[in-house]
Amino acid sequence: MIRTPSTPASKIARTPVSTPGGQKSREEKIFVTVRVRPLSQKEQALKDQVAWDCRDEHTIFPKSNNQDRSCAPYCFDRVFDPSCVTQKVYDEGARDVALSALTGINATIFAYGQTSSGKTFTMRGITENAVKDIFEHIRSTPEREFVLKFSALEIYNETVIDLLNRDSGPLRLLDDPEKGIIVEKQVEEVAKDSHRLKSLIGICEAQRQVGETALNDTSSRSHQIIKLTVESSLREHSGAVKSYIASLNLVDLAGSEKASQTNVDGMRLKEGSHINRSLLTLMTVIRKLSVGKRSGHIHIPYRDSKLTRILQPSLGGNSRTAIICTMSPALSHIEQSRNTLSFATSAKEVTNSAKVNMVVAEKQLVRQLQNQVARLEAERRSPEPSSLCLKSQLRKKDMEIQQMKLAMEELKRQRDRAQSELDLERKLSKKQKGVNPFDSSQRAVRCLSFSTENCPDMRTPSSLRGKKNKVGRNAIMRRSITSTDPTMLVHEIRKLEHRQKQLGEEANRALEVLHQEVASHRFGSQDAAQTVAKLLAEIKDMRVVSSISEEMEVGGNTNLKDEITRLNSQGNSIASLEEKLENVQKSIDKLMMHLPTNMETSESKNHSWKKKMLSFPLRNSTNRSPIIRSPCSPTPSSTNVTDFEKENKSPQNDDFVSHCNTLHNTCEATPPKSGGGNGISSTEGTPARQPKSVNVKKMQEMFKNAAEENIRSIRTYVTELKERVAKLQYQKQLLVCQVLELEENDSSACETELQEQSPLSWHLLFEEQRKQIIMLWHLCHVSIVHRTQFYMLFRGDPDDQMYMEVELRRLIWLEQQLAEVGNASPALLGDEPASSVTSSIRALKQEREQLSKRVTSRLTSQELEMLYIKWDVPPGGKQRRLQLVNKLWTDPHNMHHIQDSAEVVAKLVGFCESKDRPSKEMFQLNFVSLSDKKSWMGWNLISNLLHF
Ligand SMILES: Nc1ncnc2c1ncn2[C@@H]1O[C@H](COP(=O)(O)OP(=O)(O)OP(=O)(O)O)[C@@H](O)[C@H]1O
Repeated sequence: MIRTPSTPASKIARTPVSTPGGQKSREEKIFVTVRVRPLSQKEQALKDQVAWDCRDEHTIFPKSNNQDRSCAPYCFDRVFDPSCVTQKVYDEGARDVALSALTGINATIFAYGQTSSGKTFTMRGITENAVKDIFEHIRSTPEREFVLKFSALEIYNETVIDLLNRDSGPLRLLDDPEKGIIVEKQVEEVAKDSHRLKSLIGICEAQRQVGETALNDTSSRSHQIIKLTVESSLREHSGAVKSYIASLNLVDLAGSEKASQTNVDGMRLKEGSHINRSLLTLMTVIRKLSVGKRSGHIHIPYRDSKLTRILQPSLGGNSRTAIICTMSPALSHIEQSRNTLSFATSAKEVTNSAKVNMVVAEKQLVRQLQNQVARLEAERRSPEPSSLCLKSQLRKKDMEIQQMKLAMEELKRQRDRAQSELDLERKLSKKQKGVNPFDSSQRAVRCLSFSTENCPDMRTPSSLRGKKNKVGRNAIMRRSITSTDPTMLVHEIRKLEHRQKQLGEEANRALEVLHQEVASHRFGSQDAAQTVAKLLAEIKDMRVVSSISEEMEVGGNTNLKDEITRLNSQGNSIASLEEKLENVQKSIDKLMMHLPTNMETSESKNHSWKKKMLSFPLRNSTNRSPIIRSPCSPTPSSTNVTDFEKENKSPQNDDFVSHCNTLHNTCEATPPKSGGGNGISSTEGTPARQPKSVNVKKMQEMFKNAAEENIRSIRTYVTELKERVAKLQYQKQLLVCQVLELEENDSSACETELQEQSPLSWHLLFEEQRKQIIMLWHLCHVSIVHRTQFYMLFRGDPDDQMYMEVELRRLIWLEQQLAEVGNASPALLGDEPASSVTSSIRALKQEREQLSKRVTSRLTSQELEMLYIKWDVPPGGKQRRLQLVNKLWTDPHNMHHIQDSAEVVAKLVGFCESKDRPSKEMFQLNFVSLSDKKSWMGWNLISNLLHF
């Protein structure tokens, strides 16, 4: 095949153009680069020759020793010869495109090439560099707020699999009229920092299908698509739309392969044929797109493979795209390399039209209002007999529009207020972060050593309590005395109090809503009325308690004793608040029992239902939290929010409300006769009665459902509040313990007692603590990577005492929690990780599965065979790797077993050789913000501990 030289990069047009009637879009060609890797060891050993010459930065051509084939050069945007490092490939071939996502422009970077040509090698480096640049940009752009979301999938044998949630099975692709192709039920995680993002990428890499072929020991058997979604908005923004949202897709394709070269059969052969088929579709799509411009409208077969369906926006759509074509320089692969270059040549001709994607929440609202006005205008003009009624409806709608505008204003105000609160919070945490993390004073605040007498939840187990290991304790005290700064402690207390205040505010807002809910029931039966009265009294009572805790003034001094007294008294307030919440919940339960008897059909009740349907904002949990949690004055905003909500409710409710409106208007126009049956306007004729009574029944049913749902919402919210109060309580106890200990140490005159202990006694204590820790790890199903890391790091050094103590206490606490929570209902636990025995076991199982995938890449086949023999994994059995990993860390009584298990896990995870071997400091006990949805006590995620 003869290839014609292609247009050099400099001549490719990249001019922004304007899309008629829409946002500005930018038409540009796909940026195509070629990377030639060095000859591999295998190729060198086989004395393979270099068949390609990279003449300059844009041109590559076959060397003349290829008889009977064309030696015409190929030109691309950039050609990277074997000496180029990945950083250069990123800087010159991908960086510009990758960073577009930060300014609201979708971007895709993918690697294409034959198997073992270096796609994974290249994409790994590209991803790493892109992540680094993205976070650097976020850091240097403080005026914008960024949210980064991560998701990843692989297409294996034409099946789409979520790499963050393999258990969910094959995922479906859906066509969304607004968003285009979406992957149904794909998990998306928010990545707060680069560390988290890297660990997520690591998880996906471990999950991906990899297999061995003759050309590549770790050949990717699937196409992998990592998606980073970047949302950003101006912090001080209060007017027009200025939020961006865009995705960066990082695609590592599986490599095209010839069965004859890869020597595969069975499963690998099947994989190979799927890979080749989807790559063929990709080539066809690219080829057709490249000639599409010239030949007018032609069909592009995006739908012929999952890969091209998912990548559709990146191929000729709303995205900036860079393709890095990788190739081997070897003569033995020259045909495959020519195919790659042919693909690259076609790709160069494909034009995309990327545009800035803005978030249009407010725009949509305006459009909705416009539509509504247009609809009403149309209704007004239509020849309806009851034009009077329509006019009044129109007036009403006008009022609603006004109210919506007010609601919008209120929402803006709330957002600004929330923003400034957030800024304050950030400033505070920045101040804290400013302190060197390894500075001893800060470390001491974080590494707690408690006085157990004052911490009921953190008592030492009886076996330890008896000995009350004075030696270890003294050592810990010594550390606290020398390094703890009281002002830091008081600062921690202040932070907790701030959160408690927020909690009080939330409780108040929930109660306001509850109050409205109760008020709407005032026409109910006798029983219900009594319950309601009781409920109202309780609410009132509770509000007093909430406001007491809110009013507690935070003093400016740092007298720790005063702090303790104050904290203790506040603890009582929280307990009281909790008790009241309990009572309210009971009353709600009772009220719910009365509900069916409330369903009578008097006109006043119709009115009450309608009022209820319109006034209560907690219709479902999605709407509930933002409204309850927003810091607004409850009464006026609840009306506004309600009106706003009406625009967004389900069609079923729509019908109902508009029906109610009609009824209500009619009622207003003509007062009902006393005792008038169904309570509907007396102007209506008799024949109309039948359908109306049917409607009333329907309304009763709908009311009943809505009321039950509302009450359920409140109940869930009250339960959540209780949980949060409990957490806050616990955090305070920790602080009180620390403060007490500090006080105790301050007053202690026996410094001499804290002098050196004998090495022998420490050694005995260490051994004993270690055994306890190992047993508790086992009982609490703690991550085996965590166990290994801890076990390997803390080997009995005198400095380890503090860590041993903290680990032991954490585990004792965790064991108690698990015993208490057990397998409590998911409703109580929410979706927090590792908060029940079941979820801990599940997490551990997943971790073992992940580790088993690393067995072949981390161990040589000889090592592996030895391990199979040592760990009694029968030959020829199924899933031998998993069998092996499942045997590790299973016998807490046998210290040889523990040592051997730790060695194997360390090897699989790469602790031994990693230069980033974890430091002991990572085992600190941290305070976790209440706003953080994760369980504060949760172990580090396995992925955080893996070193990729
Ligand atoms: N530019 C490079 N410099 C040095 N080594 C490289 C380079 N590119 C690839 N390699 C090495 O070549 C081998 C194959 O690379 P890699 O696994 O990335 O290929 P691939 O194209 O992803 O293969 P497959 O399609 O089979 O997954 C690896 O051992 C990798 O380290």
